[in-house]
Formats: sequence, structure tokens, C-alpha cells
Amino acid sequence: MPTPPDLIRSAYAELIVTDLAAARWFYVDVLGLVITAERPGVLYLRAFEEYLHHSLVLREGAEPALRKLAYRVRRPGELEVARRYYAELGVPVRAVPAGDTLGIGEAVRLSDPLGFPVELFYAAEHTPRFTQRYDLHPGNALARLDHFNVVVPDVRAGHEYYTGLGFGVSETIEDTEDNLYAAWLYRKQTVHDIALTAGEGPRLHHIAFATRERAQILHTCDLLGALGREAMIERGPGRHGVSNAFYLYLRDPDGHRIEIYTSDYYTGDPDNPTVRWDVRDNRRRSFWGHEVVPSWYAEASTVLDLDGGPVPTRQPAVREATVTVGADGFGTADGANGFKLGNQA
Ligand SMILES: O=S(=O)(O)c1ccc(O)c(O)c1
Ligand SMILES: [Fe+2]
Repeated sequence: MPTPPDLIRSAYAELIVTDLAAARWFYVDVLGLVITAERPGVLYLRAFEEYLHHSLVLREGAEPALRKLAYRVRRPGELEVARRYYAELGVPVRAVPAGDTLGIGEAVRLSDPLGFPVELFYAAEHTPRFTQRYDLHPGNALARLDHFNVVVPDVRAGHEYYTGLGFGVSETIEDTEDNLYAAWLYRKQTVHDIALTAGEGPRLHHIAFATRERAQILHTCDLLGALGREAMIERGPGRHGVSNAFYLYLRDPDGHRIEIYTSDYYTGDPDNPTVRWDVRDNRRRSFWGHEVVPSWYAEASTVLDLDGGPVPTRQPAVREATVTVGADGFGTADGANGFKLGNQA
């Protein structure tokens, strides 16, 4: 097997939105992301600590979907390494010229073995870093993009693919029958750049941005309440068991899920241990044992292939919401209404 490319971190995502003005209101006016550039039908956004051109691209289109997950590689030469690696894997892979995405240099675009549209790049236009432009920071200022979470029918296959790329495994959710329900994997020295959630997939579960402090997350909640848009809050605020992060999940005007996240932990030593949660532990998803709304398990965004068509999805062999999921379960094994609490059979 050829050497894998040296990925540094999750870097940007491109979402298709059906109403760019509504999306602009949510991501800029409500979440406070900085507009790096605007082109007809396309918005390029970044968070306050970021100096690359963007970490989120919003492109207007007919149906909401994920167009790209992009990782930055450590040096330009890793793009040729990537071309060889993915050609050997036998997946669709294309060289992309500089500027194909505004602000991004030459790239490699591929459909990864899990079915996701992925772009690898090194060169990107630098922009002013607003870390200390407190005169510009809103009360809910976002610091940086933190991670992607994807829904896949086979978490173990995803785990093998990403560990093959040199990702560390910070946490998992598993059971005593060797089922893997979720995994969190990293290249940068925090809990994850990518998380795998068992379910109908490939689909995008969420894109997460980090804030510096919990108060900034709470301000987003207050802001949405004040605007009468509290329905955009799907889950939280709360404390995760996995990752220990303080979190909030929002649904954007197209239903794309955005997590706001802070206070996870360092994973940079080579012997960083993997935290393994039992699927029956009520505290894994919410450390306080709060119920997880069914939509959080059931709903996710369509992903597009390299030609812009929707990628067909498959069902998982096992899913957390029908095993026993403690405070966030469904009433019966077939997912009927109601909730299981604790370790009810
Ligand atoms: O709900 S979990 O505690 O498993 C969780 C942990 C970290 C995340 O980023 C997340 O989206 C979900
Ligand atoms: Fe997340």
C-alpha cells in the first residue's frame, strides 16, 4: 500500500443551500462568521481565529447537500502522494487547478472509500486573522472550524480508513458484542477532525465550529430566543460525555446541522489513550444524562458525488438508537415513539 498523504486537519466544508440570503442571515448575522468574499450565488466565510481564505463555503443550489469536506495537507508535495494513494485505492480522484475554489491553490478532489466528496489542498490565500479584533467580535464569536461528523453504515470500515491515514482514535462508543457505534478520530491535537456515527449513509451529520468559552455558546441561545428563532436549536446546550466538550446543535435554514463546541482536550502525545464508552452508558452523549432528540440520530444532509449527483445511501447493520441508548433511546427496538431510560431492556 503506498504511503498515505500527511493530513494536518479538517479545514473547510462546502454546503449547498437553497436560499443564500437566508443562509447569509444565519451564518453571518446570527453566528457572526466573517465574509471573506462574495460571488454571485456563493459566500466564502471564516471564523475569527482563522487566516486561511475560508472554512465554510455556501453555494446556492436546488437541493441542500454537502458538496465538499476539505482537509489541509502539511506541504504541497503531499498532493502527489494523495493522487497515488487514492488511485491505488481505486476511488475517483481528480487534480484540481489553483483557483477552482476561490482562495484555494491546486488541490486533489476525490470520492473517498466511505462515499464522501473530499478535497485535499495546501496553498490558500491568507486573510487578516481577527483573533484580537474584539471590536469586531459579537458576543457569540466563533473561533475556528473544529470538526466534521459523518453518518456511515459501517463505522468499523470508516475507522480502518481513517486510521490508515494516520488518524488517532480519541474515543469510541461500542458494546460487548464487538459492535462499533461511533468513533472520534484526529490529526490535529484535539479530540477529533472527523467523527463517524453509525446510520444511513454516507450523509453529513454536522460541521462544528469552536468558541473559546461556554458563555459564547450561551449567547447564541439567548440571541436565537430574542429573535424568536429558538426552533433552530436542536440539541443542548450541554456537556458531552465523549470529548467532554460543551456543546450546542443548531439546524440552519436548510436543515444542515451546525455544532458549536468548546473545551474538549489535548490529544497530542503519541500514547494518547482511547476512551471507550459502552453504548448503554447514559452519560456518553450527554454527561448529564439528558435525552437526545430523535432527529439528532435520524436526520442528516445528503452528500454529492464529484459530478454533483446525490450519493445513494445504505442502512447500517447496527444502530445506536435501537440497541439501548439510555436516556436518548426510542421506545422499542423498531424505533417507535417514546424513550428508553437508563438500561431498560
Ligand atoms: O454526543 S457525543 O457526546 O457522543 C459527541 C461528542 C463530540 C462531538 O463533537 C459530537 O458531535 C457528539
Ligand atoms: Fe461534533
